[in-house]
Amino acid sequence: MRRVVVKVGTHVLSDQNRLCEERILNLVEFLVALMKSHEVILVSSGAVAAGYSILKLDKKMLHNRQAIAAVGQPQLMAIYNKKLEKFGKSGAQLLLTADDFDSRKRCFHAKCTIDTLLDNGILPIINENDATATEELVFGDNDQLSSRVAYYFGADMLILLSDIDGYYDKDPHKHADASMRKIVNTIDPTELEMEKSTNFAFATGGIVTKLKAADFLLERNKSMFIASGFDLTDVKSYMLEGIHKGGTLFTCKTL
Ligand SMILES: Nc1ncnc2c1ncn2[C@@H]1O[C@H](COP(=O)(O)OP(=O)(O)O)[C@@H](O)[C@H]1O
Ligand SMILES: N[C@@H](CCC(=O)OP(=O)(O)O)C(=O)O
Repeated sequence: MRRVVVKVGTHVLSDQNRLCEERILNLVEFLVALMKSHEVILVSSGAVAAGYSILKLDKKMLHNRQAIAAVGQPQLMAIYNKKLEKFGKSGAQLLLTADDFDSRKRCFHAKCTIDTLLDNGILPIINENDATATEELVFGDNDQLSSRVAYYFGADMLILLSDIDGYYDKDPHKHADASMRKIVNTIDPTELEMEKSTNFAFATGGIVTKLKAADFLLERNKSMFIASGFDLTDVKSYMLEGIHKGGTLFTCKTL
């Protein structure tokens, strides 16, 4: 079976400072359908958004953010497992940091854990270990973490489910005439220097971290697909029916 990593961002998972259970249920329903044809690994943000409804500290301070994430992570996992249970499935939590990928031994053990979980029909759910991710080591955004997960844990493709339905020639929230790029084969270095441009207070990524993730994967002959996480129609068409209607595919292969 082909292995695929699905990453979902904070904005998609939350609504007005709290997790949006309906959207998480739709996501889980899609993941369970995908698990019939693929080995699926989920990278999920949302710990800070979940924790903030319980612990309202100033999120700009690193230690506060870490504490909020520590409160929110078990809440996030509880919701995932509640939804997965409806489909007879279970999730497992892995919290990783950038330096886990620098250590061949730790990376090997994480991969073995994931292989065993997948062999047993469990959905691995990965987030950054915010409490130990110090300033020098932090990915800070799950876009780049998920590109490492895809590459080091043997996936062919990374799917980013975002608050935007694809990659445009300019920010579609600022330019009404922006048009979506359906297939991207190379990324120009200037594209990686755009302003951060995240569209949501709890999110840390933005379009540039998504492009950096794509750049990392394209250099290693892997693909990435960006589609909307609010409306799963495009990702379902592409992944479940093999039809590329909407969303942006980053691939080195010419189709
Ligand atoms: N060229 C672009 N194409 C698509 N989105 C862009 C572009 N430039 C800036 N953006 C912004 O990046 C946002 C996506 O990043 P972010 O809000 O961090 O998403 P997520 O929470 O899903 O990870 C979009 O909503 C959009 O406002
Ligand atoms: N580890 C953090 C991730 C924050 C983050 O990267 O958010 P996003 O840019 O929406 O993917 C959390 O769980 O809140």
